[in-house]
Amino acid sequence: MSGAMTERHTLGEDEAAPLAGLAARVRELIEAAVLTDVGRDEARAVADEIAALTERLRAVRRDAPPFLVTGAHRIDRQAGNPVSGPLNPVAPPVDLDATADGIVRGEFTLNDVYEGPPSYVHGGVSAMVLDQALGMAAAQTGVGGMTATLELRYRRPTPLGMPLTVEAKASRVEGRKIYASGTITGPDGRVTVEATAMFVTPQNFLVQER
Ligand SMILES: CCCCC/C=C\C/C=C\C/C=C\C/C=C\CCCC(=O)SCCNC(=O)CCNC(=O)[C@H](O)C(C)(C)COP(=O)(O)OP(=O)(O)OC[C@H]1O[C@@H](n2cnc3c(N)ncnc32)[C@H](O)[C@@H]1OP(=O)(O)O
Repeated sequence: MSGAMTERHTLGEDEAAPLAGLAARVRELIEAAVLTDVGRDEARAVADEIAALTERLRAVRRDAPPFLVTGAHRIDRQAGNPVSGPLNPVAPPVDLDATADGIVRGEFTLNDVYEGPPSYVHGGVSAMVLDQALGMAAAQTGVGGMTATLELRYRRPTPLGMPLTVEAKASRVEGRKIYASGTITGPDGRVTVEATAMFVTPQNFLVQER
């Protein structure tokens, strides 16, 4: 179980770079594991080597994923975020940036690790990317919040292995509720997924921040 956000270690850039390099190698390993056609003996031998490497990393272990120095908000500084976290091999990662007018945007490509229907992106993966982008857009209005609702419209299949764009923007704020919408666009410029969401700033979070 991860500790509270306030207890997180913040990584300096010098500390983060080699760990991001490690995650990039593990990302390659995950794809290799999904696509490999080695024989049974080789699969077992590689599994044993990986187990030994895992033990080396576990030798010195944090209680919870660390934060990055960069990023204006606490959640978008999460180094282990499963969408944008450079230290998380499960994250593509999607590098999300916000413009001065509050638009959150990122370009990314998803490989076979994220396959849902054959040759297309898994719908849950698209939802995860949009949840993150819309959540960051909501945070651009001030505090941000937890996803209370997320509605997706899958307009056409999202291709694997091709450059995709995610874009999101908050539309309005009503008390602790923040509404946002966004899209994933394919390489041909056509929208593949549309999303709308409502984020709610938890009451106790506002109390903590005072
Ligand atoms: C750990 C704290 C984090 C806080 C976040 C703060 C800042 C964020 C900063 C930066 C963010 C940067 C990037 C964001 C990145 C990623 C986004 C991904 C986020 C997630 O991946 S997040 C995981 C999935 N998410 C959950 O796990 C939520 C579980 N849930 C709850 O934690 C509570 O349920 C909560 C907090 C939602 C509300 O709880 P609460 O007690 O604060 O609010 P309360 O019940 O008083 O409702 C107040 C008004 O919202 C209406 N309302 C509430 N919930 C509704 C719903 N679901 N549908 C329709 N309306 C709803 C009520 O009807 C009332 O409306 P009205 O005032 O009009 O009556």
